[in-house]
Amino acid sequence: MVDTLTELCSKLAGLMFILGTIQQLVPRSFYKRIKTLWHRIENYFYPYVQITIDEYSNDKRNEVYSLIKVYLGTKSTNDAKYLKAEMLKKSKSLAVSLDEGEEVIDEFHGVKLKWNSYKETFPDNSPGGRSQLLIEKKCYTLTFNKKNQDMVTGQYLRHVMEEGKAIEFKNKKQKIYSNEEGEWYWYGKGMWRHINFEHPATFDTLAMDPTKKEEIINDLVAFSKGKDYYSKVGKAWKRGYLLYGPPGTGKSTMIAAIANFLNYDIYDLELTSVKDNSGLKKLLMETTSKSIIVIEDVDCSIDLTGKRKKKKKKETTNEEEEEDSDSTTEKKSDKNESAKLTLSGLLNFIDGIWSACGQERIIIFTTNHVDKLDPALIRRGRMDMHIEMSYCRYEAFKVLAKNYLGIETHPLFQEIQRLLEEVDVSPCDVAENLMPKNASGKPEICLENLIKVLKKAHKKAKKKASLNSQKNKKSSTKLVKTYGRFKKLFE
Ligand SMILES: Nc1ncnc2c1ncn2[C@@H]1O[C@H](COP(=O)(O)OP(=O)(O)OP(=O)(O)O)[C@@H](O)[C@H]1O
Repeated sequence: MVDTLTELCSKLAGLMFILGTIQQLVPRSFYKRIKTLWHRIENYFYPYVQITIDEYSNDKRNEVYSLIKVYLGTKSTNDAKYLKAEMLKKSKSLAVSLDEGEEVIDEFHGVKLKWNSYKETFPDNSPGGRSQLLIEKKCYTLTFNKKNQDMVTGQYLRHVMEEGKAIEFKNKKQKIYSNEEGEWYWYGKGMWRHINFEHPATFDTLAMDPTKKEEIINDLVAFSKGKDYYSKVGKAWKRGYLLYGPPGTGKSTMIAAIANFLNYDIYDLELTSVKDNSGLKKLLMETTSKSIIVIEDVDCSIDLTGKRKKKKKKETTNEEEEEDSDSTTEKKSDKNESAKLTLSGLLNFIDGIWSACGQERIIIFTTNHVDKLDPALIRRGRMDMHIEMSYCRYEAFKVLAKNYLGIETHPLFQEIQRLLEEVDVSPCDVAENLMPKNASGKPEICLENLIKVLKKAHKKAKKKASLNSQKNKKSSTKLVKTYGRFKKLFE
C-alpha cells in the first residue's frame, strides 16, 4: 500500500514537472487552449464541484462553519463511524459532530451531496509567528454534481443554515436577564446582567383549567409560527399577555412554563430601577429576539396612573376649557417628566419601538390588582391576551396531585372536589399541603391534611360571610330608622 502511494506521488510530481515545462516552452495562447480542453475532458470524466468552508475567515470564527457543524451532527449518526462529542458552554445538551477525515452523504430534493471533514496542521510561518508552533486548520468540503450548482448554492445551503440555526436554538441554554444592579453573581456587560435559566415548570406541571391551558398553548404556537402572517398584515411580530389573579395562583410559574415551551430567554424588567423614559428605551434596544420581557406586579412598580387620573378629574369640570388646557398641561407635564419614567414612555416601550428593533418578542405583565391598571396600558393590541389565574379548582388540583403525589385518582378526591368548589384557596397553598412532610410520604396523609386545611378555610369563610351579612343587616336597619326619623320630621 505504502509502495503504491509512493509510486503515485512520484508519478504526480513527474506530471507537474511536465506541465510546468510545457507552460514555459509553448506560447501563452496555445497553453490557454490546452487548459480549456483539459477542463472539458476533466468535466466529462469528473463533473463535480467542491465548495470549501473554513473554520476561520478573516481571523474570525466562520459562522457558516459552526452552523454546518451543528447540521452535520444530526446527519452523521447514520453514516459516519467516527464522531466527536463535546459539551459546549452555551448548549444544554451534548453536541455531536463529525470527526476529521469522516464523510457523510446528505440528500436534498433527490440530489446526493457529499460532506467531508478535514484538519490540516502546518508550522506557523506567518510574520512574527513561531515556526515550531503548529497551526490547525479545519474545514468542511461539500462535493456535488456541477449540474446542481444553482440549487446547492441557493436552496440547499440556505436549508443547511436554517436547520443549523434551529438546532442551535433548540439546544441553547436559556438565560434570565435582570436590570437590577449590585448583584455579583450575575454575568454580562451593558444594562442587563444574566444567569442561566433552569426553572422546571412546564405546561404539564401547571395547574389550571385544561381548556384555558390549551387556548394559551395554541396562541403561543400560532405566535411562534406567525412570521409570514405578521409580515403580511404589517404588524410587528410581538404579543402581549396580561396575567392577573390573587397571590400564589401561578403567574410566575406560567411565565417559566411559557419560556420553557418556546425556549425563549427572559428579561425581568424591574421598573423601579429604571431612571427615565430614555433608560427604558436603551434597555429595550439591548434585548434580543425570541425573548420574553416581563414586568411583574406592574401596578406596584411605579405610579403610572396619576397623570391620567388628573386628566379625568378635569374632564368632569369643564369640557371645552379642558380641550385647550389639556394639551398644554400634557406638554408641560411631559417637559417636567422628561427626566422620569412616564406612562407614555412605557406605552412607547411596548408599541413604538417594538416594530423598529428585534422580532418575535413577548411582553408579559403580571398584577394582583387588574382594576388598578390604566386601561391604556392593557388595552387589546398592547396586551393581546388577558389571562386570569384563579383559585384552585378540582381540575387544577388533579394536576397538582399528579405532580406532587404521582396519583391520578383516590377515594378522597371526591371530598376534596366538593370542598374546592366552596373554598377559595390558591394552587400555592394546595401544593404546600400536598408536599410529603415526612419520609414515608403516603398520599393518604397528604390528602387528609389538605382536607383538614380546606375544612378550616371553609369554616373561616362561612364565619366571615355571616359576620358581613350581620353588618349589612345592621347598617340597613340603621338606614331604615334614619329614613323613618326624617320622614316624621317632614310630615
Ligand atoms: N397554577 C399553578 N400550578 C402549579 N404550581 C403552582 C401554581 N400556582 C402556584 N403554584 C406553586 O406555588 C408557588 C408560587 O406560585 P407563583 O409564584 O407562580 O404565584 P404568583 O401568582 O406569581 O404569586 P405572586 O402574585 O405572589 O407573585 C410556585 O412555586 C408553585 O410551586
